[in-house]
Amino acid sequence: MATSFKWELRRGATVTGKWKQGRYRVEKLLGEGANGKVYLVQQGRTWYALKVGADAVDIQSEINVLQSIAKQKRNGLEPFLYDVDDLYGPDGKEYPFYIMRYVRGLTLADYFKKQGTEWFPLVGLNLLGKLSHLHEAGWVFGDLKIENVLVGDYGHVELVDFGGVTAKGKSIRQFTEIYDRGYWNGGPRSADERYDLFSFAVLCIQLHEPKQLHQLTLELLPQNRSADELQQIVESSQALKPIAGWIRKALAGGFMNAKDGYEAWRVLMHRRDTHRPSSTPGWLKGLAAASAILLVTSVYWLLRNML
Ligand SMILES: Nc1ncnc2c1ncn2[C@@H]1O[C@H](COP(=O)(O)OP(=O)(O)OP(=O)(O)O)[C@@H](O)[C@H]1O
Repeated sequence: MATSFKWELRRGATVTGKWKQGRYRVEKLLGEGANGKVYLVQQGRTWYALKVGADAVDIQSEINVLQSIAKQKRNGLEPFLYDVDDLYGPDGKEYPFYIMRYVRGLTLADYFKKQGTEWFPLVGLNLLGKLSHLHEAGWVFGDLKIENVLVGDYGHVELVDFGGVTAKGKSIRQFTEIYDRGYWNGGPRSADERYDLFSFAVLCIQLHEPKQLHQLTLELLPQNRSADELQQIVESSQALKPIAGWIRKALAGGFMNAKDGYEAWRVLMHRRDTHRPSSTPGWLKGLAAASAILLVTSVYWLLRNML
């Protein structure tokens, strides 16, 4: 997806905020989307991510969400937003930018390519945990998709791109068609927790059966799109078999929120761990290890947050 400005910030260039004079040294481009470009930058010895956008309204609404989240103390969400300002682009025009925590990690698809899909149960669980913090704080993520989930060491998960985050009860602000409940005639395009769980279910399908999902979007007329069509892919997939019931429930809006989905996923992990079938799909092989890693990761993050 292309951003509406063509220029790049060069490696080694210094960005100086127009109003607050914050100075950041550009290291490299991290990613690009419809709303802007994200760069890895350095201030002193700390790395940050800088997002610069062409559209002040889009960037400002992301900043508003991040600021509201930051004000809600003790919501389990780590601080994310550090600075907000304008910069002068190489074309001499002003562009809004903000500085956020740099998330060291790979997108979901790259992570599984590198580390193997046996990490899928743990990463899925951690992602549901992240969504659950957001839901408890009164927000729905909205634009959940593979590109917006970064995975770090030990399957630690971070959500990036808060452009779709919407207060519960409002209309979803930004979404991507194949993950959208409305696109599949599965319910309204409004911000309730079930919306994110629907997208999570599609994300599972997209990770394991991307070709089939793409084919479905080409074949079906808009009025024929349905959760049942998605479920058929799941039923015919060996890799998705162990979570077919979970996905069915998520697509049908059967989980109250991500916490509910998290608990069901955890039980599923445990059950699969103790009653593993003989023809084990690839990602199930890591379940025993995943349970142990989950424990180690929890202790690690607990200690990290305490220090
Ligand atoms: N805090 C961060 N740390 C590390 N990488 C990041 C961070 N934020 C974004 N990225 C990278 O930059 C990419 C683009 O960022 P982002 O999704 O925010 O842009 P966007 O213009 O809103 O995209 P979209 O078109 O999906 O809405 C992400 O997919 C991710 O790879």
